[in-house]
Order: sequence, then structure tokens, then C-alpha cells
Amino acid sequence: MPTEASSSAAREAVVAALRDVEHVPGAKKPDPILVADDVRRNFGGVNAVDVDHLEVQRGAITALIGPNGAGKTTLFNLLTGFDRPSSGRWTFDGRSLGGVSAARVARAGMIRTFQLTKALNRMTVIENMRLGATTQPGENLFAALVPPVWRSREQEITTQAEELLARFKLDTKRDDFAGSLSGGQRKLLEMARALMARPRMIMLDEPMAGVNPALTQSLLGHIQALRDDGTTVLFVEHDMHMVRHISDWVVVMTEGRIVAEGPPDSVMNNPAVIDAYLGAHHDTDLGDDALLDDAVLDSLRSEEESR
Ligand SMILES: Nc1ncnc2c1ncn2[C@@H]1O[C@H](COP(=O)(O)OP(=O)(O)OP(=O)(O)O)[C@@H](O)[C@H]1O
Repeated sequence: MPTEASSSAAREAVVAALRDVEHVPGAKKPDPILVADDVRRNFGGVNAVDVDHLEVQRGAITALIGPNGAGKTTLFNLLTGFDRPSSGRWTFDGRSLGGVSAARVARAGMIRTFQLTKALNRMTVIENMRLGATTQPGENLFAALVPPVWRSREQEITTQAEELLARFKLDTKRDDFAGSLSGGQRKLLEMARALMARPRMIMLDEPMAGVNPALTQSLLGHIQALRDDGTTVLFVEHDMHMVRHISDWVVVMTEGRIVAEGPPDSVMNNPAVIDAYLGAHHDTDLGDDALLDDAVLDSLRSEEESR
């Protein structure tokens, strides 16, 4: 785990790197790990994704926000190989990944979290974790044919899984069914499982959905720790407090397009962003406190003040 000093150093480095980036859609970044161009996905005449240009800064926490139906999940699916674009190209760490299978995207180091499906709920926590490792022994014919090689790889995977479970305070749940976990513990498991693949970039789909306030702080801490360890984080989230408190950079989508980019405060005060939200659903408060109770908010505030 990073120390407090290294944590603020990592954040300061990211903030400094993004300081001169223009607050415009498609802004060029000094060290992008992901660069996407002309990415489109059409569903029966609807342009679910219509992105001209997007760069994600290496080592930063970037939030992807936008009203319901804006295309955020579709863009995640395209970038991670779970859906095919109508057109478009993108590179991850300089390597072209457009139209490549999900397994190859994962091996390249770009990993997304998944909500626990029914099948995964019926598996234990440790079995879920083991599934997150990208290189299973069976993938390599030589290793598969030589039992000592795959046994040692199996052991390595189990050890890594147990270390992650301890870090995420899920070690006491090791042999419980994933379906028995609380909403927050599921989110922790989803994140821990994604880390089994040792990603260079992790993509989190609504990490705060269904999380009770007691686990909110812990989840935020884990996400910051990832950034502080050098992992790039891209996440989709509706909870605006989380977006404000944790993101180094925010990208706003509406109707498939990127309509704004910038640091959280600048983006949330942008009239185009407020319009996009209010135009889509009037009940959204960009400062909604629903998820974060007073104790969590106080501790987040003091954390911000100490930066
Ligand atoms: N498989 C599909 N078939 C047809 N239309 C789809 C499909 N997937 C998404 N869409 C449409 O594409 C648009 C973008 O949807 P998407 O789920 O990507 O938005 P989102 O920003 O993730 O929304 P939310 O915040 O509600 O999850 C919507 O109009 C949606 O109805």
C-alpha cells in the first residue's frame, strides 16, 4: 500500500501533468495511454457512440459521466473488445487494439470490471478471484502438458488471489458464495478480481452503485491507491460526489458524443454539462449527497483540505 506521502506525490504529478491541458472535448494529453479516433457504434439508426477523439492520461483517475443512455457503457464495451464498433480505431499504450477480442485486450493490460452474474454468484469468492487471472495454465500447451508447471502457476494464482482478498478485507469471505456478499463487498470483489490480471488500466463500471456509506470510504481509498501505484483508472459513475472528490479529469458524454472535458470543478460548472443533465432528467442534482453520509463527507473534506 502506498504511504500518504507517495499518495499525494502521485496525485500532484498527475495534476501538474494535466495543468496545461485545454478544457475542451477531445483535448490532447501530455502522456495518453489510450488514444481513440472516430469511434462510432450504431444501433438501428441510433448513434450510441459517436466519438471523434479521446485521450486518457496515463496514471490519472478519469471519470466518464453523462446522463442515462449517453453511450458510456457502449464505449466501455467497444474499447474492451466486448462489442464491435461500426467504425473507429484506438491504441492502448501505442498498440492498436480496435476490433481486437476481449481476451487480447485483457492480455494487453486493459481490464474492466463486471457485475457479478448469476453464475458467478454461485461460485465462491476465491473461485471468482481465480477466474480473474488472464493466463490460465490451459492457455499454454507446453504448460498444460507439464503438470509441475501448471501446478506451480495454479499456486501462484491462488497466492495472488489471497493477497488481494486480504488487501480488500475479503479474506474472511474466501470460501463464501459470492452471492452472499453485501452490495459493497461485491463491488470490492469485482475490483479485486479485475486486479488479478495486473492491469495497466482498469475500467470501473459504476463502482459506487449499491454501496452503503460504511464501505464508500474504503472503495474510494482503494481506487486512489490504484492511481498511487501507477495504474490508470477510467470509471463510469453517476454519483457526482464521488466524481468530484476522486477524479483528476472528467469526460462528459451525451447522445454518444463527448461534449466537455476538464478537471471536476470546471466541468461541473460548465453550462453545457448542466444543460445535458437537466435536459435529460430534471431530478439529477450534480451535488447529490444521497450516497455519502456526513461522516464520510467530513473525512473527504479534511482529506481535500490537507492536499
Ligand atoms: N445492444 C443494444 N441494442 C440496441 N441499442 C442499444 C444497445 N446497447 C445500447 N443501446 C442504446 O445505445 C444508447 C447508449 O446506451 P448506453 O447503455 O451505452 O448508455 P449509458 O450512458 O451507459 O447509460 P446508463 O448511464 O443508463 O448506463 C442508448 O440509446 C441505448 O438504448
